[in-house]
Amino acid sequence: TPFLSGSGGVSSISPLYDWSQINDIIHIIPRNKITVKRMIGKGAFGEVYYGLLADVARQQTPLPVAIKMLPSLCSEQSKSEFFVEAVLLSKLRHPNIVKFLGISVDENSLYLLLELMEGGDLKSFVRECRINGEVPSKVSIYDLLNLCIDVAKGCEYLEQNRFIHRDIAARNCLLSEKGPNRVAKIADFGMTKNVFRTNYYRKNGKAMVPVKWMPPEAFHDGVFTTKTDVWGFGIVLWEVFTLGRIPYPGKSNNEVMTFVAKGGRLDKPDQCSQETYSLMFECWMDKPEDRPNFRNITEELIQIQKSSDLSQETIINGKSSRDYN
Ligand SMILES: CN1CCN(c2ccc(C(=O)Nc3n[nH]c4c3C=[N+](C(=O)[C@H](O)c3ccccc3)C4)cc2)CC1
Repeated sequence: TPFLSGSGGVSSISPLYDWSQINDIIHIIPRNKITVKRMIGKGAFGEVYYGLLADVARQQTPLPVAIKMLPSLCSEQSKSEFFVEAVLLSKLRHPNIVKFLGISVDENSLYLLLELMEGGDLKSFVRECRINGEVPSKVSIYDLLNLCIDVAKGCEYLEQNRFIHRDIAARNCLLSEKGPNRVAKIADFGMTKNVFRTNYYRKNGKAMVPVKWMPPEAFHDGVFTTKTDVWGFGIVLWEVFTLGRIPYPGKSNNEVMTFVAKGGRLDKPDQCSQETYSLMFECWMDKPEDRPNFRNITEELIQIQKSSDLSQETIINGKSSRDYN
């Protein structure tokens, strides 16, 4: 396949597999089965299109899919990174992980086919939930907890499979829909981590890192374990309960590294309960071994959700209705 014939880069992988073998690992989809319809998302991660995939499991109706286009002029390095990630991703199967369907390659473009998530990313969704004055927002505390439980379950699966995401953040989670049956899923496994993305920071000339989502041992010593993702998940809890605020408001990445290394932490979001706050606080324990694992986190969130009947409560102006009467 000419696209991969570039010097170095991916061709350094292909001698390991003759392409028939890699087809067993990653589903290589013929380009003529794909119809690209329209762009649905655009960010530094590249462009994502809505498209249709024909002949899936001998179905008559084509399957709606998300198509992520890797620019053909991307570096050889990112091409080979992409393939390594694709091989890993194609092994992950979980209701809270965005399904990786396969790739499509031709002489000048590389398509990533992924499960279509029509609700957009989690951060944008919770920001849209802030009310603009008149009507109470459309989500309750119960709904917010549901979103966090979905993400925690996805992280628990990654933990069980010894997969470290390294970039757990609300911006990297997607929603199946915006409506009441929404399901949150983890996406964007670093395949297209792009240096131009705003939340990343070049630390003394090294790779770009999302400092505000990272524990001290990661941004100081470059140590990444599943407990790195636990810290990031604590930040996701804070992002969800502040309805999409940027962590450490007003602080630069450098200031955050100093602040956190000295024990500084994010404050409790207004309409977040004390027990939810102590859970996110535990995710930010200095020593990784003192942080909970994702099994504990999921169980704890489910308990919190059960402990008080929150379904009646709506969030008004970023506060729970309890704060109003
Ligand atoms: C009024 N609203 C405006 C926003 N709108 C959207 C905005 C964006 C999307 C979207 O990108 N959906 C995706 N489905 N599957 C994948 C997607 C992205 N993927 C990726 O892999 C992307 O890299 C990615 C990953 C995580 C987060 C964002 C982007 C895989 C859908 C609806 C709904 C209606």
